[in-house]
Amino acid sequence: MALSFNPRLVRGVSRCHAIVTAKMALAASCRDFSAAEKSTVIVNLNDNTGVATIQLNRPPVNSLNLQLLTDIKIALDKLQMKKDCRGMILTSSSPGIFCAGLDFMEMHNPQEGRAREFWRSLQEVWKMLYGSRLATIAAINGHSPAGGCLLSLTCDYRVMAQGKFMIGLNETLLGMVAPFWFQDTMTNTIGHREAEKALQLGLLYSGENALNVGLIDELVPPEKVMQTAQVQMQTWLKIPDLARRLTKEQMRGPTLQKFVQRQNEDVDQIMKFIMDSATQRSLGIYLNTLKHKQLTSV
Ligand SMILES: CCCCCCCC/C=C\C/C=C/C(=O)SCCNC(=O)CCNC(=O)[C@H](O)C(C)(C)COP(=O)(O)OP(=O)(O)OC[C@H]1O[C@@H](n2cnc3c(N)ncnc32)[C@H](O)[C@@H]1OP(=O)(O)O
Repeated sequence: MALSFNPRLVRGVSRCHAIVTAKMALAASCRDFSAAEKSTVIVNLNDNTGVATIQLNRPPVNSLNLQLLTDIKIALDKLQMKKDCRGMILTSSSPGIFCAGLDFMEMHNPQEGRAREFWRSLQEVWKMLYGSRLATIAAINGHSPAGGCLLSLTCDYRVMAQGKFMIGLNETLLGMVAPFWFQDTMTNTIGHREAEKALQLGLLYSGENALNVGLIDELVPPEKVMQTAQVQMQTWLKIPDLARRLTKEQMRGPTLQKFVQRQNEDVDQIMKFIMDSATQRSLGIYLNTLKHKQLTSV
């Protein structure tokens, strides 16, 4: 079968797979918790406030490859083990792009072993973030399609930058079906009716429309995104941790339990889907539309 390759994407492979060296500029009261010297995330913990920041740091678009997922998981593990860490703000080191979703290079003609590992890592990161004991806020400082939107939806609160940025689960536009746990996370946030439309049509929302449907909680000028997230975090941290955490567990528990029961089945289904030639054909077509910039928001 002839596959349609996007030359710009193919050119981007070496860059996408290159390990990005994080540059750490630490304030006096902040400690570096990055996963390793060469990491695709920058992690700081402020000892005074107990609030950590995880910055996705995989230019140009923070697409989620195996390494980025692994680094997020290691960072979260470390932070959650720190008793004095109570909150986490998830953002991007590249203003204009929060996260472009799953890395196409992990999906396009993958090796099955690597693809399984990749999908299990994504599942693990989702499970950790969705069930995190920390108060979590997404500071969405740019585009946030598909897997990027999913990451932000795992947080307790979302602040997004004003501008021409898009957010949503656009999987159907790629000829893909958002897995049930993507769908559940979306439905839990915006309700069943809106999620039905959003998911079937693969809607990418403008900031204003995302605010209207409740996909985000605040829309602010780009330079105010972090500050707004930090102020909002104080509200969440005024609540006694145990009460807030148990409430979160009760609210999210059923979704997490359903996920755990079907986690292995989900991997098998995804593998069947991604190794199928029709899927790869649709993906190739989508990669070409990406090249010609045909994505638009509602
Ligand atoms: C292996 C197991 C996995 C199987 C999965 C099975 C299916 C499961 C079903 C659904 C889950 C899927 C979830 C997803 O997240 S799929 C990814 C969806 N993402 C998108 O549709 C976003 C695509 N990107 C864009 O729309 C734009 O790039 C942008 C709006 C984010 C940013 O625009 P702009 O600033 O103009 O930048 P460019 O478009 O010029 O991009 C720069 C550079 O980056 C490359 N790139 C963009 N997105 C990705 C990506 N997701 N993965 C890899 N590379 C990406 C782009 O091609 C450019 O490269 P360059 O030309 O070489 O510079």
